[in-house]
Amino acid sequence: MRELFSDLVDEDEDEDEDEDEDEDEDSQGWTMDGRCSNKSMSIIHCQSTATAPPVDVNQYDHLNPAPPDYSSQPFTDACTISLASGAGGHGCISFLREKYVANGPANGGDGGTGGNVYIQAVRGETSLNKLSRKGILKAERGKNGQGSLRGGTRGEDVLVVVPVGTVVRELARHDPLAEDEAQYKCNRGFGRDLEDDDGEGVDQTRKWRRDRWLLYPGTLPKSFSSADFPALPRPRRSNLVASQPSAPIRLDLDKPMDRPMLLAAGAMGGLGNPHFVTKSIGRPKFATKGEEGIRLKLQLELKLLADVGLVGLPNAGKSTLLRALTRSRTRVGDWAFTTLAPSVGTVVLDNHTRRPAVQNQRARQEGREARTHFTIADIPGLIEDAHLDRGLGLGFLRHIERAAVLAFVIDLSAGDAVQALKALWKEVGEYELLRDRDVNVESETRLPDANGMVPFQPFESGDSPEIETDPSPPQGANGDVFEPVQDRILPELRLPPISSKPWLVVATKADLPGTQDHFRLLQEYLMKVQAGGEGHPSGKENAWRKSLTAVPVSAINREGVAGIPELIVGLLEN
Ligand SMILES: Nc1nc2c(ncn2[C@@H]2O[C@H](COP(=O)(O)OP(=O)(O)OP(=O)(O)O)[C@@H](O)[C@H]2O)c(=O)[nH]1
Ligand SMILES: [Mg+2]
Repeated sequence: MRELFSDLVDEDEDEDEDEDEDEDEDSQGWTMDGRCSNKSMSIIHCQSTATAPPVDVNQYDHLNPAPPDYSSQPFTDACTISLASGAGGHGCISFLREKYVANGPANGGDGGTGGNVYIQAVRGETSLNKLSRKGILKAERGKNGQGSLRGGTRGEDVLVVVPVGTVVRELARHDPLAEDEAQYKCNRGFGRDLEDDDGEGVDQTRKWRRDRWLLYPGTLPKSFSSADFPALPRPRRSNLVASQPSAPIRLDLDKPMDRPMLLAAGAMGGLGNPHFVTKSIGRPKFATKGEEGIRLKLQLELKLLADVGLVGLPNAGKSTLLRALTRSRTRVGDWAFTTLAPSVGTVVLDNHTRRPAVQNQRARQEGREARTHFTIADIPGLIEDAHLDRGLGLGFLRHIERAAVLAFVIDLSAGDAVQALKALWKEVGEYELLRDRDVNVESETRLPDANGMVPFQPFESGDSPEIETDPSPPQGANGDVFEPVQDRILPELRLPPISSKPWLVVATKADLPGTQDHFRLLQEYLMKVQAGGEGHPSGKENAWRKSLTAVPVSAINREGVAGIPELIVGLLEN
């Protein structure tokens, strides 16, 4: 039904073959909304427009669509965001006052706790675009305490929703409480009497200490310098801190999470004036301010999680193949770099009958449930020397590095297919080199040397080398509800070598004349590689070469594609 609707619109836009969408829509009287979000509305519109041309429904082709037949959503697969947990509310200075009690006891409430920051990976989210536009996310501050011992309410939490497959790395952290705690330890209590000492350092400490206090409303600012404050209580942290991941945060959110995971707990509120009642000060006219929240700078990187990754040169026919195998609507065009953002399609094997169309012998023997679907990721095309940042570069290969199977899509009409396959493997190898270099930079250069020194890193000041080298799991997390996710802290992102993955070749455009020879040479080459007569195209010794297959297809005519799901399931399961 949906196809039919999009068909009606596509047909209409086909008429004047104008690539400029806006102009196209104006001249036809279509609205963007009508086309993209509410197809049925566009049909009503079509019927009511006298000048609308007649529509031939049969001309629409899912595999060879007209250029405007795509829905492009902004896609971001890496971004940096800043998060801040909520500050605590201030304590209250108040006294009981009622009939016959003119000067009652202190009854100021404590400040509320600040909001927490959580993260959750969910299905349905496909891009980090929204987060990258927000940039900064702050949890709400706790409310101030009030009279009659009423505590302030908690601040609102913030939930960072990310797509499944996001890798989170901490770049920088500012924890004001850590500084306070250090100072507390150093002074053995902020309020220790430092009056006897004289000198500038002491004055600075006192000044800093006084910033933490609130005085009774109406008190003149100069009273701050003359007021006699008691010992400032020990800096307090919320109990939730125990379930925070240890610093630096490194998470691999590769599964949908049924509940959010805490990233930064809100700060504690200040103490109301009843906390400071002593024998000598019966009616304290001061309370403490709430603590400051933690600020984090995180790097988010989305690595799509698909079972199969399509790798091919631009214009090879990857997107057409994805369309032929799935109901994907990725853009197809007769020019290089039609696809600019990765997309994932799902191949449904059971046709919703709960009886898998593709029977897997091994799964049946092992008593496992047969696979009902698998996913395929289509990424922008690679060109030769993409590792030198030609074309769109190698960055998009990160989306297929987690795929279990690689499908190399080779255009048989574009010349030597063997050469094309070797060129693709070369780029994949280069990507792997770059990736490993990155991992080494992260994991090795920060290890302290024999003298306990850590090499200087000018552009990554936020990373704490001391903490980076600590691979132990977070303390106090045992038995906590978030434990399963916390366990997935990334000590080092070590992925298996790409050449060890099972792979196959899909030779497309086999319907075009003169492609048979190219396919024959390709098949001969693969047979030689499998037999060990030729080196693996990746150049690696222990690369996968169990059963190398090349499938000739004409994706545009949906010919030869029927056997691909079975082949892929075989590679995925075995
Ligand atoms: N004759 C023929 N043409 C095909 C076949 N598959 C794809 N094409 C055409 O090849 C062109 C490129 O197809 P795409 O699917 O956009 O290629 P792509 O690999 O996704 O290209 P990029 O996204 O730019 O990397 C389109 O004009 C398709 O119609 C095929 O099997 N036979
Ligand atoms: Mg494409």
